[in-house]
Amino acid sequence: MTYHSHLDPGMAARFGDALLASLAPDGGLWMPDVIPHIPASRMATLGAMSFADCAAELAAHFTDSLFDPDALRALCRDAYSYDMPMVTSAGERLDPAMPPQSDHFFLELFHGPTLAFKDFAARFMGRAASRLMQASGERRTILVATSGDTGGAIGDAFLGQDGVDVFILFPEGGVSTVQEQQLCTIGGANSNVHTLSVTGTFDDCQALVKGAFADPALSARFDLMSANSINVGRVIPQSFYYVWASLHAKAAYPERDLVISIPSGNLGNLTGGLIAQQMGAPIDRFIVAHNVNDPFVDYLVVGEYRPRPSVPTLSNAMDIGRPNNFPRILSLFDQNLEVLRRVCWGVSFDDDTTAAHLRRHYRETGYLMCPHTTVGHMGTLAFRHLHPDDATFLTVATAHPAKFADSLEKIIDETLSMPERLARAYQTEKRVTPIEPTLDALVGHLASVLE
Ligand SMILES: N[C@@H](CCOP(=O)(O)O)C(=O)O
Repeated sequence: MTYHSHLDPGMAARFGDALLASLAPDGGLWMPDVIPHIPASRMATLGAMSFADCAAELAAHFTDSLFDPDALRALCRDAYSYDMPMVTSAGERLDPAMPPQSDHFFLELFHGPTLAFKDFAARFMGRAASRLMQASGERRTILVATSGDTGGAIGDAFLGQDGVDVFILFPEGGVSTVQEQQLCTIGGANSNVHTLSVTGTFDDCQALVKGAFADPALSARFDLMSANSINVGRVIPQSFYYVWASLHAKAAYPERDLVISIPSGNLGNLTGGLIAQQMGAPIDRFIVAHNVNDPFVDYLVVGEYRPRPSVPTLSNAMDIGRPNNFPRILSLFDQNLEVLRRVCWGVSFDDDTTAAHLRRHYRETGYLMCPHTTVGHMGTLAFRHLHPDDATFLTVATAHPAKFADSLEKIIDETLSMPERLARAYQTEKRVTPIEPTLDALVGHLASVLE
């Protein structure tokens, strides 16, 4: 398996180089040359494995012979030591042997250490990058722009790792209070994780990171690596849970189509789902559910892509006006909008609708969703209304609701209890450096910490 730049198919790299370099030398996004197709018979055996072992088998297709099978299995078992349930609003768990009578499940991806789906990719990436760096003796400065969840997951995954410093850039006032507390308390005073609050939006943070990578001298000076989903090493592991979850859902309801609703922002999670589908995972359609920051929905509906400045919403992790993975999605579909439309259905919702649905669903069922999951769930309902055929729906539940306690408590008029992992963040003093959204400010800060 080799990778090429989405801007130049002739520019090639192996997985290890693509992961550690993050972007191609021409600034393009690394893409796998082919998406490996896994025959249905092999898929069936993957579905019978634990998620960790299934992930290791899938990872082998993308990582060439960099890791031997035992090493990959050990890596994935270590990374994925937590649960990934599919549950109904009543809390019944999908078990292919005894499926509950339901057509809708939440695919809860938030049971990892930082309580968001980003842990899945961050933990694979962290372990894979660490082995590669140990082998080559290289070091890296990781830059990660976050609108709430990625930064915490990456900080946690690389915490204490030799030869690595992580710089998390978040938009000041653009993440929830709990997320901010989490982002600013990773590790103790001498930790290798450094947090910067940027006076700007997430798009400004993302532009800063990309600006740093666009300067080869800067990249070389600090050995920069990106841990955002511009890095193919972040996107590939985001396909693993779609393969495993779809095999389980299909085993429970073999006669029904499978439709997955993904709350979306930077489109990395959708890209992971599309890769899974192209590998042969039994997924019929994706609902791509956005808040009002929805240039991808415009593209699906009108055929024109117009990135624009993001606006703040309740579902802050999706406040992205220029999604990073848009070119990857076009590339996966050979720029063919009609084919893309057959697979992806886009829809967006404003905050009032989101808050009202979150409250109503909680009162009626007792199941509390985070605002992002709520957007995904409304997407499921809207799609099902238009396509009342027999299907199983999975709504991706991206983050634990307690990460958004500040807004949720107002919406449901109740106090939420904090899971232990979040409560711990409140026992640690915040460490954060404010910076202006300029490359000079970022470079100045990197130099003051690293040189
Ligand atoms: N929604 C993300 C933004 C970063 O996007 P990614 O696709 O690079 O992970 C977040 O929560 O930080």
